Amino acid sequence: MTEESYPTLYDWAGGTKALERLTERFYEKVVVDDLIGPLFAHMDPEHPRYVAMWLAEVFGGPSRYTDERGGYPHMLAHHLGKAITEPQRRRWVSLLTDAADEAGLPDDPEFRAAFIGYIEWGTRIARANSQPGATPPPEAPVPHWGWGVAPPYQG
Ligand code: HEM
Repeated sequence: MTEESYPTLYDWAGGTKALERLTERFYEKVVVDDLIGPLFAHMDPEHPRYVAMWLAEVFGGPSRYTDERGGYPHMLAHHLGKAITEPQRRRWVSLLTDAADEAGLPDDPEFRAAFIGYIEWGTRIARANSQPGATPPPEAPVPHWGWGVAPPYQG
């Protein structure tokens, strides 16, 4: 089987409904967190839904973040100047992992490896782009994440 014939990570995750469950649970945790809560003090109430749209697009679902929300440049703009620290990045990853469990995202090794691979990559880029004086590319495609070296097990 080739990568193209596997289900997308988006479908495997359970689609938009599952990703919205994930981000709702995640930001409930984020806003009361001592380390990263303050960064989100003025968060748009729709923020969880927007991040779910972004994740959907990255994981092979509909391109709604690009079509309706301004794509990569818009997402980048939200991180510029935030000076995210490594402990804050790590907390973001940790709370998202807890939220994935609580929202009932698939917990098979292959899905979670691909999911966390993107999250590790994306958060490191967000941290780098958020530093004072950072000059990230102003335009870039939304990444499309796949299964990598461990394809889905469909026994
Ligand atoms: C894979 C990693 C990440 C993804 C996919 C992501 C995604 C996004 C997206 C799509 C937005 C814009 C939402 C909109 O359209 O309004 C956003 C905003 C934001 N992100 Fe991230 N982000 C990531 C990592 C992080 C990290 C590590 C932090 C800090 C610890 C962070 C802090 C923020 C903040 C503070 C905003 C603005 C929220 C507001 O005031 O509305 N992000 N993020």
